[in-house]
Amino acid sequence: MLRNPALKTVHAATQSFVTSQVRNYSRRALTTLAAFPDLRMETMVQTTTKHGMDVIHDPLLSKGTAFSLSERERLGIRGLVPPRTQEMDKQLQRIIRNLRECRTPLEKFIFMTALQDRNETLYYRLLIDKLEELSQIIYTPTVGEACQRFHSIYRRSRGMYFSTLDRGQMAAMVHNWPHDQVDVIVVTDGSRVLGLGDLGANGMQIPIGKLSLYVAGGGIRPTSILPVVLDVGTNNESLLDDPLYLGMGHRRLEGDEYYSFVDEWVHAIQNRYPNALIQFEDFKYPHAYNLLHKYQDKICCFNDDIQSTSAVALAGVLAALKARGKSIDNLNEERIICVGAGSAGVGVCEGIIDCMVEQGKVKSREEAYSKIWMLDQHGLIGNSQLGATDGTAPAPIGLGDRASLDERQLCYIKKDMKDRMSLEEVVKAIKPTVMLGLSGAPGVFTEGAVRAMADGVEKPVVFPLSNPTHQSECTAEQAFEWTDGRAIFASGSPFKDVEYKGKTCKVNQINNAMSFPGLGLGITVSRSSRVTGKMFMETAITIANMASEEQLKSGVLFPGVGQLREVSKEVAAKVCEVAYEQGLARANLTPGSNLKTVIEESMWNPSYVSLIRLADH
Ligand SMILES: O=C([O-])CC(=O)C(=O)O
Ligand SMILES: [Mg+2]
Repeated sequence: MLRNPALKTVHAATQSFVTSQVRNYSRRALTTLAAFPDLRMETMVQTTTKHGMDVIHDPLLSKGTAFSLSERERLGIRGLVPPRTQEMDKQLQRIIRNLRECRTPLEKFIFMTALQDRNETLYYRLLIDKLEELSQIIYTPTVGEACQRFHSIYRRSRGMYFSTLDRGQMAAMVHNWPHDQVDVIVVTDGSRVLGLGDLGANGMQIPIGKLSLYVAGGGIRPTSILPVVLDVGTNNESLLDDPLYLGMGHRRLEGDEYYSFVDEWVHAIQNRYPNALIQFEDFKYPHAYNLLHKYQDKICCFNDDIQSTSAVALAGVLAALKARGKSIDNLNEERIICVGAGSAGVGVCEGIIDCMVEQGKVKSREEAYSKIWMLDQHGLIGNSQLGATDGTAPAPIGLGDRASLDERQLCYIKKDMKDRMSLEEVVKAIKPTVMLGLSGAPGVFTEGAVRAMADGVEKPVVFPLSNPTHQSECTAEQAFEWTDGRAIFASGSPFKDVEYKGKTCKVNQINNAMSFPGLGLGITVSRSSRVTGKMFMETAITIANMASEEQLKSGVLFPGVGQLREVSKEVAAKVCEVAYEQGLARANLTPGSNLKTVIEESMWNPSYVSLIRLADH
């Protein structure tokens, strides 16, 4: 009788969980196990038809120096690795020592990528163990620099590229991906990478980084993720002029050509992976919205910058209300300024509006809009008939042409205020309680504006959310200095806590990373057919309620990235519940007491499993 925990879990859990667990532990593998008496029966096993160098060079199979002697025998690699078998803890010691010798964050990025390319198990073990530190390397902010330099630091391929050369071929091309099971796809067209603008095919590092967090923070299996770039060209002149650039050397497709390109890709992907969750990432405005609206009711997809950013920003605002000793149900009492009218800015504000409407303390959606003052790169979206203020409008921030505001942005128009008022003028006029930055315009939260805000409110909520660090609307030091240490502060990219007049002022990070791994986990476990607005709203409330009273008092709004796996479990459980409530779940799970256990058990955890070679056939 086999005493394999994989089998035990299989009997204990649900169908979807079973499917994911059994994937690598086929009946055949378990039967085969009997033929290898040296294997401890408690050990998980993985089968492969590969042997020799092919095993050593496959990052999903390789254990580096950790292959046991009998494994070396079985897999035909005896003599191909140094003689001493070293367990993972020794490997980690060596890796960490080498990592510490890297001088810059970009060197660390290259080092981590090389590790991922050699040995994914070790890569994810290290990432999980040092999530707070290393998420800043493989993700925001260093990933931004890695995108800018992608064509110069390129080493080895990862993910899939679909370019204008591939039109008409995508349905066949998707079969080049080596894995039959894909749970999560992150796709970008590189048109607005973080706050860095159009980086074309260089944007590939973003899907790779996001998916590393899906695995490390959300427990998705590394074999079940697919990073994708849709290379529809770039309008970035310096990339177009650079002979080392790796993407298509033409300008971006626009209009119908663009949308039919994306459509071909969506159909191709759906054909091979009908159940995969698709995350649209870093698409510029308004494409981001148009694609979301086109596909959100047809397939299982969402836009990270619009919806996940919105969920975490809403969580931050709600937690800030608690930190001020108020109830989270009184969002309507806030006066909110949002600088940035692109996909993230509009997305965040829509999430806040939805929440106000849901709380039922505003009479109408219009009333909710009246609580938010939105500025684009020219200043307040106000009434041009009252005249435009020339004043100190923020620097151009690439949010599109002011003249072409669409109805989504025009909902925020303030008919009783002059058009294009500067941030400081708006602050003085309306005395905001919350200031959100989603502009990609560094320094746009000026000293005058933040000081004026601090004059009118005891605990000003200052959230410069643009990424990476140098695109932030203000720094943490500035926010605390200009508010005399009273700000409730969160930024999109990490900043260190600030010592101000003998007090430690807490910095929070509001990054969509707190939301998407848990969402993906919840969608995968419930096998939900769609992603819904309610899932994001519940995610926001879940995250907003995670900090203790003590933490809130000290200015901590919710757990940091270091606790991402814990956050993801909570978010996933909520997303599962909503999927069942809304009749979208297809997994045979009963929501209730064991939901969290099922979620926890379904999370992949990097550890070496015994490899067994199956004969080719
Ligand atoms: O990637 C990040 O850090 C957050 C995000 O989606 C963005 O800024 O576009
Ligand atoms: Mg993004």
